[in-house]
Amino acid sequence: MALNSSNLPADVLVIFGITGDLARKMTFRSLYRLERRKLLTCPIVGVARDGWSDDALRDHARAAIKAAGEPLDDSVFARFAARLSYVQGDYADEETFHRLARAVNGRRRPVFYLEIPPSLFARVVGGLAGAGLTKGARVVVEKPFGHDLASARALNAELRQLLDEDQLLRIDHFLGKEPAMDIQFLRFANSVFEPVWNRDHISCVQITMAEDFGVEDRGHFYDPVGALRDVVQNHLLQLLALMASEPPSAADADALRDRRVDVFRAIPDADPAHYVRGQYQGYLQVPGVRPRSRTETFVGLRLEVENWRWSGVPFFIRAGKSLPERVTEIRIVFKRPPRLAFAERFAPEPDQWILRIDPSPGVNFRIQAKQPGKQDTQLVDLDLLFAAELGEAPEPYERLLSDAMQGNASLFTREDSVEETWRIVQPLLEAPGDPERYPQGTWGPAGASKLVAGYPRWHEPWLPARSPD
Ligand SMILES: NC(=O)C1=CN([C@@H]2O[C@H](COP(=O)(O)OP(=O)(O)OC[C@H]3O[C@@H](n4cnc5c(N)ncnc54)[C@H](OP(=O)(O)O)[C@@H]3O)[C@@H](O)[C@H]2O)C=CC1
Ligand SMILES: O=C1O[C@H](COP(=O)(O)O)[C@@H](O)[C@H](O)[C@H]1O
Repeated sequence: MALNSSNLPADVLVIFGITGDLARKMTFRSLYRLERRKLLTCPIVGVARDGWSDDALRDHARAAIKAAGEPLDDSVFARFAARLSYVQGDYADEETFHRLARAVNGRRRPVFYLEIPPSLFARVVGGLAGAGLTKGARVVVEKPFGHDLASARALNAELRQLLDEDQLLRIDHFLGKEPAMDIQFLRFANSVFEPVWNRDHISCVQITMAEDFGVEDRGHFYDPVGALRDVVQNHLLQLLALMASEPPSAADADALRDRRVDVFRAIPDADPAHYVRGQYQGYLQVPGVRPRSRTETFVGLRLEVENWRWSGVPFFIRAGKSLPERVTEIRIVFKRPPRLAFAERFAPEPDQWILRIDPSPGVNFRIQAKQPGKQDTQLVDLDLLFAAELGEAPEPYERLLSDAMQGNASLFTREDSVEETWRIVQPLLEAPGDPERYPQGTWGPAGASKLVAGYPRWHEPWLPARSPD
């Protein structure tokens, strides 16, 4: 990926919120994996409120990496631990940033990773600016970026007073998933797909993100948010854009992001008449959930992409918790073939192209083949599991943190993209209504199937083969 002169590798990584949950579950493990692949080149400074010593941080890192299930090699960990140091301080206190400035003295290209509550983003960036630390820096911010269109605009405006857009890297970890990146490779590196990737050949697109677990211990976080904000405005719209975009004409970050934003601009505001909300039974008993909460744990919606490639092809999205399986897939349903004069049965199911993002990423082309001994067809799978065929891929945070340190912004969301995606879902936020209850372990409320009326039904997702018990 092309880098310009201002995008040189970081000479220090500073992590705000190093004592938090995301750091414990994800960050240490990802950084350790980068160390193992010899892709870490700079010191790492953690900043948080607790009075930890450098050694306490190292002990915490070791425990977190192990708890995340990563096999630990002592020599790799020793290299990693030697990079770690800790600065204690409250983000409300200006002195914290001066202490940090002394700790990173002489470093010219810091990357600041803000894995902290979003309400603190502006305060921390203000503190960094006040201590003279933003020049030459890049700032990575976690999700969520805003709560609706107005708050996303306000946050952009606040941060942009202190940083240029190319200094600001907004995380959407789905963009760091290897199969999401694969969409463009599969589409544009194979000349077989492009001629059929349009409204002349495709009947509809179905995107499913199903989780077979509930809100668990995240009630306080989830209840003010709900499924639409949690995974649709960000992750699933980014997948949709990758699937629907035109080929980028260059490799720089903006060329790639421009094509995704083109798709968002072509999507009219979502129509509440094509929107279904569900809540799983038992959600109200989750600690942290408000009594009589109307927050949705399931959404189904229909979007259109009004351009020459896609006009008339509905994009159906469903996402939910406490569904029967954990699976995220994009399914392209092609148009039905015409009547086959030589076959016994003349209503073959349309072909489908399925990209599974999680778990066990892969691609499956479901086509019709002749049934042996019969004048009839049946759907068969031409499938490929990426890991088995191509080897293990880096984890999303490994990829994103490495890109942030290298100065490659292509997998981070830009200001216009964030605002466009909020604009698309905004009418749904304004007309929430009561969610339909659904039993746990089912495919959501009945309304979800009405949403696709007139189009192929929701297909059972393509699931990874289960090993026999
Ligand atoms: N946890 C997860 O699975 C995911 C989280 N995220 C996002 O990551 C971000 C962090 O989430 P998470 O790790 O869960 O949050 P936590 O509440 O677990 O951690 C927040 C961190 O910020 C520190 N902090 C908060 N306020 C201050 C302050 N005033 N001064 C100094 N330090 C402070 C905390 O330190 P202290 O412990 O001292 O309070 C802690 O280190 C959020 O934006 C969240 O939306 C995104 C995806 C998944
Ligand atoms: O951002 C989020 O994503 C997770 C799902 O991500 P995955 O990579 O584990 O599939 C989701 O469970 C969570 O609610 C949401 O905040």
